[in-house]
Amino acid sequence: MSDAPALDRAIAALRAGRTVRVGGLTILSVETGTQAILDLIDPKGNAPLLLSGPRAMALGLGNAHDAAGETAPVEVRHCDWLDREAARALADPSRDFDRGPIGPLNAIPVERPDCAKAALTLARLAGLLPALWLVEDEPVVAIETSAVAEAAYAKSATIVARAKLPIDDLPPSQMVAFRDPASGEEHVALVVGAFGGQPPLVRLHSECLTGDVFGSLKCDCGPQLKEALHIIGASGGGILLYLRQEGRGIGLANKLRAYALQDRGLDTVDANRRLGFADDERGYGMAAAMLRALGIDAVRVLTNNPAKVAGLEREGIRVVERVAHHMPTNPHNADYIATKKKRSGHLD
Ligand SMILES: Nc1nc2c(ncn2[C@@H]2O[C@H](COP(=O)(O)OP(=O)(O)OP(=O)(O)O)[C@@H](O)[C@H]2O)c(=O)[nH]1
Ligand SMILES: [Zn+2]
Repeated sequence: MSDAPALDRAIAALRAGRTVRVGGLTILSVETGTQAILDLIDPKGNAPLLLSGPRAMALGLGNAHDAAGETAPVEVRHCDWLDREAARALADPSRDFDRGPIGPLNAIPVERPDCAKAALTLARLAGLLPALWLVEDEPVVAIETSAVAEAAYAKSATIVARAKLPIDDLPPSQMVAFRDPASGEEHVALVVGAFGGQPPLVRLHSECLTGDVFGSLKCDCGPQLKEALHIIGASGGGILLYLRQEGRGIGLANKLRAYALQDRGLDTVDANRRLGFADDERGYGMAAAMLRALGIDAVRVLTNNPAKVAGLEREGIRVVERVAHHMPTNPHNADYIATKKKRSGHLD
């Protein structure tokens, strides 16, 4: 049974630079843990560092694979040249370009991979870099690994509120707010016009503050959102799920870190990996749960991303058709769109 308040408290503590116990590990974020708190809980400076598999790979630490061949977290043991500043540089890829290599490093496979993965997931849910000190301290908050794992990919949705929302050029619409009781996460759906009998046309849109609100040209999200609503409206009706999965699930600040790495020449996939994240950290359990809560079990999906189709089907929603959703490119996003096709399996 999950525990949403415990998760909220754990996220808040990690963000505030406090210690959190996840299963058998006590962690402190490298990003938010201050010198003062480290001096207090680790006076000799011996605490090892926990890095995610992708970050360990990016640093050239060879043992970041588990038996299944997936990247696995590693523990970097303290050594003379790994002081706190050096550890912060290991955690933060923005420093990769203006320092020489640190090492040799003594990186070992983690003893408790489940706890380590849950701890790193908690960092991601907190919008922080996936790099943690492993400390011995009386933690401020404790949370079970299963509660983190459950919350990471929300799967249940309760309708919280529903109201009419008049929108320019659209048939009468309603906005519906959902909450996942396990994580406390909130997402919304715009139910446009009327659809009866047939599986409705549905767009799963992942939040993109830069594109949706500010009209960034780096991606295609803003125009896609507008066009999706236009297509749904013109067809009589359908649903747009607005999923709060900013930055493919790594959060706004980490997405901006990925953008900064792209300013240095990395593509969108390598930027995510260099930060220590998977290429795409999204799940579609919540989207499926939102559709089910609306009484829908079959859909036509407006997308170029096969992972969305597979994600919905895995969660028990029948996808009767994929409708392509291409937008014209601009000079700023052409490489990004090409990378999604070349490296992330996006369809033409
Ligand atoms: N991490 C990261 N996220 C990005 C980047 N550019 C855009 N995003 C995020 O990527 C997501 C785009 O999602 P969607 O519009 O659902 O697009 P998609 O997965 O490409 O699939 P379709 O548009 O349905 O074909 C949003 O959450 C954006 O914030 C980037 O360079 N790095
Ligand atoms: Zn975008």
